[in-house]
Amino acid sequence: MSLLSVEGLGIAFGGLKAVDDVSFSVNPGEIVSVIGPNGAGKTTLFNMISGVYMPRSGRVRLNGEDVTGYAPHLLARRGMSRTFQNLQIFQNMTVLENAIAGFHLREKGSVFADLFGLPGSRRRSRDARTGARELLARVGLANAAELEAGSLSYGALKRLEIARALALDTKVLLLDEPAAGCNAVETEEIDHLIAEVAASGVAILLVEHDMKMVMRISNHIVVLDHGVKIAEGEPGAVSRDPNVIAAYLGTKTEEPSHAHG
Ligand SMILES: Nc1ncnc2c1ncn2[C@@H]1O[C@H](COP(=O)(O)OP(=O)(O)OP(=O)(O)O)[C@@H](O)[C@H]1O
Repeated sequence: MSLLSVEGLGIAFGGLKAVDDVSFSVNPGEIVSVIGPNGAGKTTLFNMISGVYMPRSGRVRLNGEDVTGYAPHLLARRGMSRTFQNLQIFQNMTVLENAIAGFHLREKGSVFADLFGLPGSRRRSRDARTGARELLARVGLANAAELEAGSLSYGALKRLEIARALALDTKVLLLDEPAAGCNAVETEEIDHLIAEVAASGVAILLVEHDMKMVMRISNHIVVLDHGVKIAEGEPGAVSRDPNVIAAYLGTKTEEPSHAHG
């Protein structure tokens, strides 16, 4: 069964159908990318899946369970988490503290227990610290644990954000432009990280403008234009699809095979 399944999802703003009857699914270990020209509805689709917007029609299923419109923290408890286009890192905290924050997001523990250092909370803190160190190693930041996050390169901050999203025992990871603002070397590091996370069995849904990256790492691509799914399939077939080429050429801003060199 698919881990994430989107069925006939739609929403309108005023009279504008921003996303209209879009369906697709993501399996464990699979990297699915959503692409499309500016204004195609990618962010809106992401926001409906991750509980930011309530869809007007359709369903979102997580491991078979209907989670349509569930708030982000309820989705996180069920194994779905996301990163944002703009970094959500605490710049003045250390790298380790940022990673630990990811663990606390999923806890049900009492704030009072934490304040008074009760045994349960001390154990949780210890577990979070150990888990956070493991995640930092996984994203290549083990040696940066004690540094202030603000001193990291942009690419390293992006990896830290992925580490924090993984702290939530994530089975489905939504990545909103993980390579935005990164140089070629940083993009390649993020490529490897995403591939490694997928190889561990996580289902990954990606929105990304860097077409070279999308073509390199995706197993499956969903193409939106004016809110409608106009094509889907493996990268080679999608990049040759006349409807996809026409959609990109129509906007004269991006092209599947050359965009954002
Ligand atoms: N909150 C909102 N209120 C009204 N209209 C909106 C809202 N959010 C998005 N839209 C409109 O919905 C359409 C889809 O926008 P969306 O941001 O999802 O596209 P996108 O594919 O993510 O674009 P980009 O590549 O530029 O980020 C656009 O026409 C946009 O103007």
